[in-house]
Parts: sequence; structure tokens; C-alpha cells
Amino acid sequence: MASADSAEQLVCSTDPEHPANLIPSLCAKFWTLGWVTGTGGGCSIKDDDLVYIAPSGVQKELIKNTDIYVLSLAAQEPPYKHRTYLRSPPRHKPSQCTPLFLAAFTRRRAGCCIHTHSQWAVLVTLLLEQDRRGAGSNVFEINNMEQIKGFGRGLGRQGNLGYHDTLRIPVIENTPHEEDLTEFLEAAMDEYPDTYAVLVRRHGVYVWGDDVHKAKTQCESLDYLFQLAVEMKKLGIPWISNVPRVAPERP
Ligand SMILES: CSC[C@@H](O)[C@@H](O)C(=O)COP(=O)(O)O
Ligand SMILES: [Zn+2]
Repeated sequence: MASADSAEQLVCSTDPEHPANLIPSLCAKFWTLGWVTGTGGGCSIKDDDLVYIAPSGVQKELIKNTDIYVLSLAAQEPPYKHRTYLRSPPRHKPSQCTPLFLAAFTRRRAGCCIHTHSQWAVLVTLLLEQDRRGAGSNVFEINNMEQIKGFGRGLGRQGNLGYHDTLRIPVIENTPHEEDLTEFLEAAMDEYPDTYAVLVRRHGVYVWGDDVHKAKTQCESLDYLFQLAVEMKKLGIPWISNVPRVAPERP
């Protein structure tokens, strides 16, 4: 661990964009959306080699910068089960989501990963569970929706998805302990190399992005689409439609 002074400096900044300040302010916003309620959910930010992590089992909307754990990614050994920290506040433990956040940082070169317990995400996994008819039910698919344009095409690919593209978000089964989700999340990342999110059945969703802005806007777009999908299901409207690709004729 770093000396007490240097460990403090890792989280003390007057810059609101500093990760140790951003995690508390983002979590406070996410709480108002019902994403991190009752201590569930959270987010983590990677800045160069440093990873900033919230404490476990605390009210996420009340976190302070001094509650934040910090580790050096380069100093960790895969599969990241045993981790060493540059800054480790003694009052708590680092988030149980840490190995899942690290999977997004190492496998997807993400700069930020958000985990929500949004009820819309959970409902989508329940609807897919009910519809289970073969392998297709382990993926959420939707097309021909403007908000799909809020998603990147995938790691190393330029631009965003188009209106007619199909957005696919894989679903993994929940496990009794959060850390045990890691290998299933990694397998879903391998199977869907372009995805920026993985749903967890009856639990929530992990969403990441190249930076905080992209992770946040993709998470917002996804939550919008999950809510829309639940309402569409109630109205009997399919998530995949065959809207013609030709532009309508001008009047
Ligand atoms: C309401 S408890 C939820 C936890 O088990 C877990 O799913 C979670 O999202 C948050 O874990 P935490 O270790 O508090 O960061
Ligand atoms: Zn969770």
C-alpha cells in the first residue's frame, strides 16, 4: 500500500471530474433513477493505470471521495481474484463487483463500468426467461429504434449503431455471490465481442464505455430501451420489426 499521505492524494482533488469525485456524484444521480437503490449496483472508473472502486454494502448515493478504493491495474495478476490496493479505507471492503469491473477494463479497454439494479433491466430478463424457446432467449434484441444510435459499434470499430441495426445484449444467469458472475460475464463478452453490456437474470445489468461519458450515455440509452421493451411487450408489439429500409417519399 502507498504511504498514508500519497494514498490520500489519490482521492483528494478539487476537480469534480476526478474519478474519486465522479463516482460519488454519479452514484447519487443513479440513485435518483433507481439504479443503485438499497446498496445494490455501483460504478467504477479507470484512469490510465489506476482503478477507482466504491465500497461494498454501503448506501451508494452517500459515498464520499475518501471512501474510494484505488488499485493499480498493472500490479494485479489475472484472474484478479486476489487484489492489492494502493488505497484501502479500513471501514469497509471494496465492491463485490470489482472483478466484473476489471473484466470490462482489461477485456474491453473500458474507462468506466456501471452496474445497475434497474427494474427495467430485471423485467427484461424475466420476460426473456418466460419466452425461453432455445438459445435465442439468452439475448435481448431490438431494432428500428432511434435510441439504438446511442451505442458504439464495438471495440475497435468506428461510429455508432444505425437506426435499422439490431442491438443485442446477452443475458447471463445470476449466482449467489457477485464475484462468481465474472467467468460468465467474460464468456458473454467473448461470445458477443461487440456488446457494451451484459444483463444478469433477476439482478440487473453491467454497462461499460470507453470513458465515463460513453458508459453513462450507453447506460441511459439501454435503460430507456429496456423500459420501452417492457411497455411494448404489454401492448403486444414485437421488439424486432421489419420496418422498410427505404426512406419515405417526400411529400
Ligand atoms: C442489495 S445487495 C447487492 C449486492 O449483492 C450486489 O449485487 C451489488 O450490486 C452491489 O455490491 P457491492 O459489494 O455493495 O458494491
Ligand atoms: Zn448487483
